[in-house]
Amino acid sequence: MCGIVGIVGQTPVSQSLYDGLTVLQHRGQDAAGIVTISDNMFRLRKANGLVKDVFHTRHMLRLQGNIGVGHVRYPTAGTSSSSEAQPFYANSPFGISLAHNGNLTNANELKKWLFNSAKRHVNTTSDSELLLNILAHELQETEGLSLTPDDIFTAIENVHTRVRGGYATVALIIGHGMIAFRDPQGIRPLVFGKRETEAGVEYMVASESVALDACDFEFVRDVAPGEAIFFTEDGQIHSKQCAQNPIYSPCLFEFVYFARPDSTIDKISVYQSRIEMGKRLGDKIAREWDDLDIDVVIPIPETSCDIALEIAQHLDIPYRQGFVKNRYIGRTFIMPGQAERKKSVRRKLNAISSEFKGKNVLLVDDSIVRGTTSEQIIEMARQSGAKKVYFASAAPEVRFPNVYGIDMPSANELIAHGRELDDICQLIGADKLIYQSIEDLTAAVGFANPEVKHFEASVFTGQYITNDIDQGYLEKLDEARNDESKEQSDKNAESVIDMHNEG
Ligand SMILES: O=P(O)(O)OC[C@H]1O[C@H](OP(=O)(O)OP(=O)(O)O)[C@H](O)[C@@H]1O
Ligand SMILES: NC(=O)CC[C@H](N)C(=O)O
Ligand SMILES: [Mg+2]
Repeated sequence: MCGIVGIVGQTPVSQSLYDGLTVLQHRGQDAAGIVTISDNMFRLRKANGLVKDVFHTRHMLRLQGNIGVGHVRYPTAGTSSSSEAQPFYANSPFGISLAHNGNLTNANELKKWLFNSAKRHVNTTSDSELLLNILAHELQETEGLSLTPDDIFTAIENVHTRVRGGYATVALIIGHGMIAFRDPQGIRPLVFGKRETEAGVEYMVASESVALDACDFEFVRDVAPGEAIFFTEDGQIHSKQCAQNPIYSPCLFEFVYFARPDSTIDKISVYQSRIEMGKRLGDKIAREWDDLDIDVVIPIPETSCDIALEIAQHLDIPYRQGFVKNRYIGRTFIMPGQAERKKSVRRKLNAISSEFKGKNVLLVDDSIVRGTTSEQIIEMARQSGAKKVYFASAAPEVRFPNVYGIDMPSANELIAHGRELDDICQLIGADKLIYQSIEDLTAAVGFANPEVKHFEASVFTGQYITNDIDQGYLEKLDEARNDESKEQSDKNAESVIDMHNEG
């Protein structure tokens, strides 16, 4: 999951873009980038690393201009090379720079089509650079020397017909302004807000509303699935539904894990949805474990804390923070390789033995994906003297790969793939295990916005909303993106031509 931001301002924007990216850091820890426009030229800084490490004062001073976009990356396609950090740049038409959150499912076809039919070469393995070139091609097709809002909307209508998958996108066009658009299913989130300044009105687009809060922008609304919004440089705004059959289907996993609790996505508070997950899972535990002998409920920090507190209150059992999180270690699930993820759990979490000694503990996590966290945490609980270790997951069994912007390419690495409850319970070493049902999870998230009748939930159900994913596709994806292949393609990317980006 990546994070994107974009601002059309009346005053310099680099500091607000930086601040916005900092609060979206939880969506991508591998690379960060900002592009601004000043004197009709793009200014770029992008590199691998966290926001605070990528941008130094000298970079911020160079990122001049009142309009810009930014990105934090968690790779789901291509390599981890800095040449695939975002935003990307295309020189024609006009000069375009684009940042993308999501993952395209027809990237191979698009690459062939771009070369053979549009005569465009893309020099990286990034799907986002393909998206940029498809957009550039469609903008190039318009008549005349300038772009009208209608030209832009026609181009995006054509992008929607060519591209499949998840794509929340923000792009700058030199001499024109900024465009923001969301895939026709609205799989990945995108919001926009505005702020009145003495110099005039300014607009900001971001993956999550928390970025608007951090930069003092007032939330206006979500970008609708399939919709495109064009913000002109002088602060006018035009919008249009550009998809033929938009179907509101936001990703359920955003609410379970990815998004910050203080964000609102598609009119649903992430925090409220997690409270509701806790209520429903608490009910299920009370129903199914009638011989309940739990002494204490303990969350696995950080994402599950709100859920676990609600379960404890619901069951009327004490809640304790039995694990201390090292605040200097990032999220383990979005780290690039399994070896690093495994090492990080121990570096990140440590037990307070007194909370475990002689007790039957219920550990709560938002999800079990590869089982990296749960297995080690249960062992830690036992080493700290727990009598019995029960485990509850606020999401159902994650059994299928994700192809829309979460890097879970390989079914075999998912602990619940092809396994039933008892096997999983045994593998992670718990005494008892319980999962939330998909019905309860969907209701927990969906109750707040009846407009959303469907969620993208393929990791739980194996049903892919874009209707283009079959077993053959998943096998190829696995081959291309398992940990070993990723290591190899990262090596191959070392000599790829990069845009000039002085250190
Ligand atoms: O089964 P796994 O493959 O281990 O994946 C699931 C775990 O990973 C995530 O935590 P993460 O450490 O990434 O972030 P958090 O601090 O926000 O909980 C998630 O919250 C689970 O704890
Ligand atoms: N997590 C994301 O949104 C990734 C965006 C894009 N597919 C990349 O790998 O850079
Ligand atoms: Mg976690």
